[in-house]
Amino acid sequence: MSGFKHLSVNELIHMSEASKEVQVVDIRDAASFAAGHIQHSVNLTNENLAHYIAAADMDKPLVVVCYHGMSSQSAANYLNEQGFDDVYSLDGGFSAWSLAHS
Ligand SMILES: O=S(=O)([O-])[S-]
Repeated sequence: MSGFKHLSVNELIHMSEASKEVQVVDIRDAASFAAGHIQHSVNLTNENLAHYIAAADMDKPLVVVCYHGMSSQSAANYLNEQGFDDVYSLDGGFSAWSLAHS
């Protein structure tokens, strides 16, 4: 069984409005993240991954964002295996989020 759920951009917007508890991690490269990212998201890298996991609240929803929604799925699965109970992969990734906000 897959350890994550799919989330649309609209669902993320509603989820964020409904609760301040949503955590968003962005697994794109640092330059892309610096050029633009979802408000309050954290750029998750190999360097800060262990620290992020150790410090995170694993009971809160966690949304994983990549470029187009492909690699976020394996990252979401991995983060679920690490103990996050409520993990989502953002369908369409940051490009879909940008389109919705352009
Ligand atoms: O980031 S991506 O795997 O969707 S191209």
